[in-house]
Amino acid sequence: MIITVTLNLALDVTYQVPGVDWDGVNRVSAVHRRAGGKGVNVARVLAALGRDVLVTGLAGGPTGRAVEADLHAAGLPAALYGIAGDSRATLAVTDPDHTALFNEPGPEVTAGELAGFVRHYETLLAGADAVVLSGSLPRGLPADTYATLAAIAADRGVPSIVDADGDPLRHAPKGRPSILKPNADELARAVPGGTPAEGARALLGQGAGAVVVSMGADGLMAVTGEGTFAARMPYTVRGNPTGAGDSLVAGLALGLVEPDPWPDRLRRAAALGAAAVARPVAGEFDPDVYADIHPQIIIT
Ligand SMILES: O=P(O)(O)OC[C@H]1O[C@](O)(CO)[C@@H](O)[C@H]1O
Repeated sequence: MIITVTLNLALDVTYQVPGVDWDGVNRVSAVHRRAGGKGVNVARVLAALGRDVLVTGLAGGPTGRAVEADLHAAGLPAALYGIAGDSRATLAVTDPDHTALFNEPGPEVTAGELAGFVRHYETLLAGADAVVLSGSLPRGLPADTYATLAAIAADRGVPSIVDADGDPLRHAPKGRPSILKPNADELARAVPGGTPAEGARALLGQGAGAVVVSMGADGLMAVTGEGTFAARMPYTVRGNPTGAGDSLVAGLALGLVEPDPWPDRLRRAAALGAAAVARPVAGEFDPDVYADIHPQIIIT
């Protein structure tokens, strides 16, 4: 079973519009409301691929209840930890050529709530083959929370992936995660002033088992103990890139439980990321796009 941890769960709202007029009234052509936050999207993709998943994270208030109800309706197994604050919403506004995201910061979480969650997480880890730690931290959580959770997993022999930004990413290598997955901008913020390969090697030197850098249409780069690999995309998929990183992380998580050679893992992850762009909402991927692009990805 793969556990996905989403400390800042969200009700993801997606507005599809023909275009945005920032000075006028915009009519929305389609609305999607569903449980989100990065780990939820990772779990949706893994479940669609037929893998056992368990969603955990912090949920509270009416929004937390709506998230939990949607997970239930989607058939995604969940063991959320209750907090007093109201979980957040995110808004993605997407037209045929652009997507803008508005992500609320999330509730304030107390030290006692975090301690309770850590005990809950330790119990869940007993049945885990891998754990995915992803997304922003809600207010009140220390910046080294992912490092702490990854270290607890590592001490129990459970491999982990961390997908984070800013200080949580900077601290993450201390927790000895199996894989860190920043995008190129996140990596540049965490390790300023070098090339992506240099930045990735720096995080590797600080304790990460491997660093996979996502570079949008330019593909992926993986700096691993076995060498450095690149995945180049044969063409650009048009659509909504929201959630493409989560689909890619799902592919990397599969590589932790079915440890194929790195080139195969990268190809699968890159294809899943691209196939997610073809879908209007985060947490889904287009199987036809996946089947088409997977064999054409160039691995070096
Ligand atoms: O935790 P954040 O970094 O704010 O990201 C959350 C958001 O990202 C997405 O997972 C897309 O990657 C959305 O579903 C949304 O919930």
